[in-house]
Amino acid sequence: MTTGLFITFEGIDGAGKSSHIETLARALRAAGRSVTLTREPGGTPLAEKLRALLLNDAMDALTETLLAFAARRDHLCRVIGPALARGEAVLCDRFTDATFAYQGAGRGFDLRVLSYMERLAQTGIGLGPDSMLEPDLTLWFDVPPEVAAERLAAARAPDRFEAQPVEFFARVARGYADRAAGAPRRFARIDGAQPREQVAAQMLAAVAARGWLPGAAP
Ligand SMILES: Nc1ncnc2c1ncn2[C@@H]1O[C@H](COP(=O)(O)OP(=O)(O)O)[C@@H](O)[C@H]1O
Ligand SMILES: Cc1cn([C@H]2C[C@H](O)[C@@H](COP(=O)(O)OP(=O)(O)O)O2)c(=O)[nH]c1=O
Repeated sequence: MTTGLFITFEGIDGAGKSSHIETLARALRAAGRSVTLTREPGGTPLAEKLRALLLNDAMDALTETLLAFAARRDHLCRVIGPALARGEAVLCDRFTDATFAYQGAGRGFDLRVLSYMERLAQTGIGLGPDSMLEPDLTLWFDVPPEVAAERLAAARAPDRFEAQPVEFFARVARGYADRAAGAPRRFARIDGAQPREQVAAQMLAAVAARGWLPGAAP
């Protein structure tokens, strides 16, 4: 039985996820929680190797999907599941919603197959043989693709996904919106186009609203 808290950070590249994950980690630690900060693809030695392949090597959408789920399974078995069982808060920069958004909506991979693979990869991780582990909360940093592209152009050299045209990110953004509509209780939409301080405040308020942080409720 898991007793921890599993919070994922999602959004298109340049939405501001990585800029805010540390802020939430600090707030949760200040509230007395142990925190594991991690990311996908990655988070274990094996999954980090798969990440390097996924981000740099050309491949078809099925191969991308298989690598993403292989990395996820290792990460769940070795890091996320054990940390949740210890009662920690696990903050993960991207998770399965990214596979639905990038491989599904972005690259057109079959969403029903993704749902099957999601169940396969996330079952048997601390919750009993038939229960699928899902995030307790997904913080969705929603920004228009044009804003994200401008930020990235100013910030860093693009990887294979970040080099995609703005139309790709428009599809990915719609993919996130569809996932959010399908799981409205799990998702909290953060308006990532606001100035940083307001983005941080909205994020902390979403966590506080669930009773996991004191004093920051809206
Ligand atoms: N609210 C914001 N307003 C303006 N720029 C931002 C904001 N949040 C992040 N940035 C900048 O945008 C770029 C992408 O942010 P990052 O956190 O790396 O996004 P992600 O992890 O979602 O790809 C970085 O240069 C970061 O400093
Ligand atoms: C988790 C995941 C990420 N990705 C992509 C989205 C991102 O473009 C990339 C890596 O994500 P990210 O960690 O956000 O990159 P960065 O460190 O450059 O901010 O991998 C997928 O295509 N499928 C997935 O399942």
